[in-house]
Amino acid sequence: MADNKEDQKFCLREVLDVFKSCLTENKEVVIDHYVAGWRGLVRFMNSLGSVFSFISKDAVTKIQIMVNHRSGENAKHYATIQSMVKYELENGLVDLTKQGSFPTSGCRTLLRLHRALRWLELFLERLRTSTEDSKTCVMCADAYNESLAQYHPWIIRKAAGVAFFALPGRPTFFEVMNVGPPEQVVAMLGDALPLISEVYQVTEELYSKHNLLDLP
Ligand SMILES: CCCCCCCCCCCCC/C=C/[C@@H](O)[C@H](COP(=O)(O)O)NC(=O)CCCCCCCCCCCCCCC
Repeated sequence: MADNKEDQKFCLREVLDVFKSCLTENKEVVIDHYVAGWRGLVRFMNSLGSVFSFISKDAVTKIQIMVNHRSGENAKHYATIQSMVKYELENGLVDLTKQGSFPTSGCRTLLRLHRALRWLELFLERLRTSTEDSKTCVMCADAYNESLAQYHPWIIRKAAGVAFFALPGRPTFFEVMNVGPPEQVVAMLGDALPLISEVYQVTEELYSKHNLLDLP
């Protein structure tokens, strides 16, 4: 039986707000909040239909890997992305050039979510500036092609392209977001985007500084 929480109508504003709480005063990214943000996004995606389940399955697997790090004996090192990078690099816990002993390293796993966050940023920006007759599937595909697609093999790109066609049109999509009338959706996106962007930028700079942007 589906648990009640899953049935509750939820508001995308609450999900995106979680990303607000990701950054500490010294601009460290709190992994618990980052993961909570993704969990909410996956719930939203699941509510759009089962055609997205191959995407949410992969996202859930990656979320679970991060949750496991956060509940394991080294949990404290996984408090922020910064502390995780330091800990895993200092202890040789990351496969840097080819896949090997650490397929579930935090650095590698988080990099996949980080790349997906760029897709989210681009997609939300397109939604924010869209007009009534804009097509969600085109906005989603454009955002994907500009970001995640370059990391995915042909077969995944193909499957993603098929899934995008199943996206509801803009009016229904906005309704499912449950934020209010379109003007409110646009305003909410305008508030949320700079924060999501900042989380992305901080992570990008950290990964770049440590040469981690191409982890296998
Ligand atoms: C609502 C529309 C949903 C469109 C989602 C667009 C993203 C498409 C991603 C397609 C990923 C397909 C699944 C497989 C991925 C993996 O191969 C690949 C590589 O992993 P590996 O290195 O371990 O092998 N994984 C990834 O790149 C991570 C993908 C994580 C995707 C998370 C997507 C969550 C989407 C949340 C949607 C929320 C929309 C809110 C908008 C208002």
